[in-house]
Amino acid sequence: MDPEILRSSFAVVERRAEFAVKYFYSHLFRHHPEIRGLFPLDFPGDMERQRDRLFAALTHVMERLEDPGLPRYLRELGKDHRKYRAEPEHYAAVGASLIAAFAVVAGSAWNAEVEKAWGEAYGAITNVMLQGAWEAQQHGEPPWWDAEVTARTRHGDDLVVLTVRPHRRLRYSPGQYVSVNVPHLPGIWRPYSLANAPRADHTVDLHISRVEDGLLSTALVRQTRKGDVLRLGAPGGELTLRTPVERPLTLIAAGTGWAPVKALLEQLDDTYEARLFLVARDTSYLYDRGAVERLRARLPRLAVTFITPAPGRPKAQATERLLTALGNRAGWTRHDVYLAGPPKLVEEIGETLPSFGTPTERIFHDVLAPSGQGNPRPVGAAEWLLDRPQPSWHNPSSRAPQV
Ligand SMILES: NC(=O)C1=CN([C@@H]2O[C@H](COP(=O)(O)OP(=O)(O)OC[C@H]3O[C@@H](n4cnc5c(N)ncnc54)[C@H](O)[C@@H]3O)[C@@H](O)[C@H]2O)C=CC1
Repeated sequence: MDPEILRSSFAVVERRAEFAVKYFYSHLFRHHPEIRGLFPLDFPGDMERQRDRLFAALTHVMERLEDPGLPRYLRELGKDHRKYRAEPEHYAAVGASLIAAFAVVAGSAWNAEVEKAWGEAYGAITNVMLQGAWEAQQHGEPPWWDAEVTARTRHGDDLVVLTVRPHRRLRYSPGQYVSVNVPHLPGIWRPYSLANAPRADHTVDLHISRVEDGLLSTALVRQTRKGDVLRLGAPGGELTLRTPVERPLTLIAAGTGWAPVKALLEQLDDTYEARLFLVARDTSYLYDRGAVERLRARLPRLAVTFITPAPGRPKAQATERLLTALGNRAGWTRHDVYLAGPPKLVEEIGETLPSFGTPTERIFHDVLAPSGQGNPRPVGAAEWLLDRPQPSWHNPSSRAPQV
């Protein structure tokens, strides 16, 4: 694999990503109409996202070509793709259409050498993905787990906590996530963190915040009832506890980023020294105060700080307040830091922590499988300026628990 050739040709293709992706899908469905069933074609809005997801995944791989963690990411991706019923021949068809699309879009930047580099790279990537899928099969893992909803607590109009019982035991480490689907929305999967350490009855909790116009989150929050059966993909992610008991840790959770942080805290024993910053857009969104109090009672060395914007101020002010609070704390060179929440917040805090003294290798957050969620990708810098994407805030009302 020649990273330089791959990156420079990908940079050319990326400038016309929108066209490349359209060409790719047209080529794929024309030559392999049988593959259509694997994509959410019944939901045009989601197909748009699917298009962007493909490019997000490719960009993710391009940025990590030399990263020793890449094979692990690809194995998990392959394992997770079993839920789409992706078979080796589908991978081959996708590869042929991808290269056909890149060749058209790259124009004069495409030649035999570039084509060879892409052919080899795609082969290597899919081999690792297929290996991940094969290993999961060897371990007897199903392509997905059916999971019955056993409890449901609604918090206001736009947030729900679902307890589900998978039909077979789900093996996961606290802090990991699964992708979730409801059977009446075929092909629509979204990642949600598991909000508890493993329990004896095998149930897991999911914290779901409704995204404005979000197909799956709206179905989960508004329609899902006790007794319904959801599908869960294979657990993944690396936001797992890696701090030895003698080292202190800081956990920062915003919004439903509380879910994986709660799972991590449930794992700690009472000798751990930990500080938790819980950020919400307003006090009514601090939806799990009882659980925080129980953890506080069990962990005598846990310090909790709740952060919300000042009354009447926009929700992003909570992030400013968080930064101030973090700046006022000491000991950053000793702490491991775990972050979960809206990607922009995770990015911003992750970039600021080193200036307080936290070494970057001690900052942990998940690289969630790129979802391509949110705004459509701008075609280029000029289009971005002319058609600036709207921030994707949710728009919920009150959060009083209602069962
Ligand atoms: N493992 C992880 O990292 C997990 C991440 N999440 C993500 O967390 C988010 C939760 O959404 P909600 O509960 O509705 O939270 P939210 O939208 O109410 O945000 C809570 C707080 O995060 C900050 N924030 C939100 N968006 C921001 C932005 N663009 N820039 C800077 N700060 C921002 C603000 O301080 C806000 O008060 C989702 O995006 C979800 O995908 C959820 C679960 C696990």
